[in-house]
Amino acid sequence: MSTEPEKVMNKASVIEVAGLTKEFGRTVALHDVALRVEPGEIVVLLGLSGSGKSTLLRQLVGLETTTSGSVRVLGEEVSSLGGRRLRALRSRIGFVFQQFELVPSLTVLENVLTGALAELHGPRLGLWAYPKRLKLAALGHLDRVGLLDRAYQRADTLSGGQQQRVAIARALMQNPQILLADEPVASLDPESSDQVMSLIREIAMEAGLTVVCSLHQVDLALSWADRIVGLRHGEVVLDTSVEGLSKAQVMEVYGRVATSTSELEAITVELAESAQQQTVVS
Ligand SMILES: Nc1ncnc2c1ncn2[C@@H]1O[C@H](COP(=O)(O)OP(=O)(O)OP(=O)(O)O)[C@@H](O)[C@H]1O
Repeated sequence: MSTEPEKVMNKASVIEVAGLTKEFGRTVALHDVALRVEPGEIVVLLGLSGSGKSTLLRQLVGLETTTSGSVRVLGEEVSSLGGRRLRALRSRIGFVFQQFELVPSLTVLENVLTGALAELHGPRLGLWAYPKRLKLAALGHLDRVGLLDRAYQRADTLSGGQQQRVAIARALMQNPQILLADEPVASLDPESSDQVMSLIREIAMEAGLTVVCSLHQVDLALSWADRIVGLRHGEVVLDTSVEGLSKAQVMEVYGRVATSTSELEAITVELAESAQQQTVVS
């Protein structure tokens, strides 16, 4: 082994959450959550629908107020930030969503360029309105995600997997230190899901990005993450490296204990189907 883990340990945590509780009226979405994420870690959040994954991700970028507790990201206490300082923090964090959130009528290149709007302090209309250096950077990111040849096509003419790759290129325009992804492959078929997740992992490793990503697919999480954090009813019930972690142990996050391989497979299929239904509904 190299000295890499030692180097990581010496740096400050990128994300430090302590005693975080978030209530929506009577619903306790997160309860006393603690989480530390070190630079360059790739963490997957797993848990049933409603377990608090999206709420936790949203808290990391101050999209919702906290009820109590502390959320420190890149050394900043998120709840104490407002206006310009919150925007500055968010500009260092890329966010990828389940539904891609592209502007369908714009070209792929323009969609990627919108990732630089924070730097430009305002909206731009048309490609000509962006500086050449940003256009070159956007084309470079499109090349990285394998879509350079689609740069001048409308975004809505691409497949789901391609659109998510555009969304990743858009996030890269921010030169982020952290990438948050909220079920980035929930709308994709298994092959595209594998491609998108592999791409995120490769890019994260190249750029030393820290990644926190919610997923519904246990197999994908086990093959893709460094570490899995399991949430149940808003509480962290598992937080461990994937090394040596079995699928049966992960299933306990879902309150399911499998006593045989066939039972494990049946539970996996059931969870995948229930996640799929949630996706169709949402
Ligand atoms: N804006 C809101 N107003 C009221 N309740 C909310 C709000 N956002 C989330 N909740 C509730 O908080 C709980 C956690 O929701 P959250 O979306 O974080 O779960 P999740 O694990 O991301 O679910 P999914 O996998 O379906 O996306 C749920 O009970 C949900 O109904």
